[in-house]
Amino acid sequence: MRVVRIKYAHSEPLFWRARLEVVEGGNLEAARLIADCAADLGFVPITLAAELGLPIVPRLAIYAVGPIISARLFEGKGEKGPCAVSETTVSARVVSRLMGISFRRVEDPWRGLEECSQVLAVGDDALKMADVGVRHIVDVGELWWERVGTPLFFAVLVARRWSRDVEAAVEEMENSVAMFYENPVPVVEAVSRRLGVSKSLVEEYFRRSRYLVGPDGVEHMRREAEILGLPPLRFLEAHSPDKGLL
Ligand SMILES: C=C(O[C@@H]1C=C(C(=O)O)C=C[C@H]1O)C(=O)O
Repeated sequence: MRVVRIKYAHSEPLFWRARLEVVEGGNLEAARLIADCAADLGFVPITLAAELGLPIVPRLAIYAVGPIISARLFEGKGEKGPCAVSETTVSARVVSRLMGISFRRVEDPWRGLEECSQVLAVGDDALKMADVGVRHIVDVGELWWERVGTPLFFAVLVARRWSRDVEAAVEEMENSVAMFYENPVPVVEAVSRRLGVSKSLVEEYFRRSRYLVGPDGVEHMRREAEILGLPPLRFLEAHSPDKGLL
């Protein structure tokens, strides 16, 4: 059982205490690892889960209820017009749909700040930009919350098929999140040190990140896919921990 972890700070609470065989990748790579059968379970952007028809396990996800910090449209100093990092599909679609902005792609968001009028950055780079005080035009989680009024799912958990091993892996991650909530300090300190970002920003970031999917999660994900113009989402049936095993 190999589990895909998106390589940004947001995944830390899900994995820091999980005893799992992990393969790491960026947003786009994560979906490829599942689609190519290099992993059985893992987190992928909701856009790619929809487009590739990957079955969603609605127990865990990476989502925001309001501002998220790690997905922002920053102010640039350049003349090239709006740019987005190549790693974003979810935030780019949200900003395109809700604000009517279309983006050219940039590999390096920091260079983008020099060359483009606006830069859409996600993940650790966005956290670093926020920490050094780069001004932003919108926070993608906040934009969604204000306009749509439901949580914004960035990454969803997908599995090729259900099995006891999948169940056990999901439980490992749920336990890891529970241990994080019991005492977030070690994760906050490690992430702050690794990224060179202030502890207070990391603390705030993790207060805003959500992982456990509630009873309305499926409906909110479906609504998001509809608004973003994605193909209908597929869900794995046996995702409840107590489902008739006695
Ligand atoms: C909010 C984040 O979301 C990331 C941004 C995504 C996107 O814009 O396509 C997709 C998944 C997440 O890895 C983050 O990296 O912290």
